[in-house]
Amino acid sequence: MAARIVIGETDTEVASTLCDFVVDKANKAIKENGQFTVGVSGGSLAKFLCKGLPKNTTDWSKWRIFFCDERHVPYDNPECTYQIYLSGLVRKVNMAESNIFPINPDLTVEEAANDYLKKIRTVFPGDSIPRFDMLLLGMGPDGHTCSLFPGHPLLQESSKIVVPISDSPKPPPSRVTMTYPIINNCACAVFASCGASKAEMVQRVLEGNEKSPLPAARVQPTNGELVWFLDKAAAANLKAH
Ligand SMILES: O=C1O[C@H](COP(=O)(O)O)[C@@H](O)[C@H](O)[C@H]1O
Repeated sequence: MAARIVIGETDTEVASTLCDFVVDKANKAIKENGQFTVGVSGGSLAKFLCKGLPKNTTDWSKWRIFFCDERHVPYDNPECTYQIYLSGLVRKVNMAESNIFPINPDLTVEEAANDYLKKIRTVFPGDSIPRFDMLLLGMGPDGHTCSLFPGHPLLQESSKIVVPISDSPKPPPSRVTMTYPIINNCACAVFASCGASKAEMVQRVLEGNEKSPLPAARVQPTNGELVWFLDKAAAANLKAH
C-alpha cells in the first residue's frame, strides 16, 4: 500500500497532528480490543510524542508501550530512550509503569534481546508474529530506522523478530531492535521526520526506486497502513507534493 503523507508547516504542527492521529487510533483500538499495543522509537520522535501526547485524552491504563529499538545503556544514561518516555510521558499522565516495557540493560545485549522477546510475548502469547496496533518510527539522516542501518546484515533478518546489534554505526554501538518480520506485520506504521537534514532521505525513501532500498523504505506493512508525518523542510525535495 502506498504511504499516506501528511505535511505540516512546522515541527510543532507535526507533533500536534501526529499525536492527535495516535490517540485517535489508540481510542479506536481500546474500544475494539480493550488495549492499544504500540511500539515507540527514540530520537526526535520521542520528543514529539512527549510534547503532544499528554495533552490528549485517552485511557492510559489500556496502553501497552514497547520499544521498536532501544540503546543498551543503563536507565540513568542520557542515551536511554526508556527514561525519556518515563519522565516525559508515563509519569506525566500517571500511567502504571508496568505498562511500559523497557529492555534490561543489566543483561548482555544478546540476553537482553531474548529477554525482550519474552516481554513482548506477555502481551502477544503464542508463536505467531505479533501484530502491533501501531509502530511509531523515526528515520535518521542516513535513512536508518529502529536500529537497522544501511548495508547492515540485520536488514536481511527473516526469522528473529527482536535482535541485538553490537556494531551500530550511530553511537551507542549496542542496541536491541525489532526486525522487518515484526515491523511489517503491524496494523499501522507511522514515521515522523522534520527538518532540512531529512529532506534528501525522505525523497529517496518515498519516491526512490532503489535496488537496495534504504532501511526506512523497507517498512511496508503487508496488511496495514503506512503514514508519514513531515514538516515542510523535510518534504521540500518531494516531487509529488
Ligand atoms: O538512534 C536512533 O535514531 C533514530 C532516528 O532518530 P532521529 O533523532 O534522527 O529522528 C530513532 O528513530 C531510533 O529510535 C534511535 O535509536
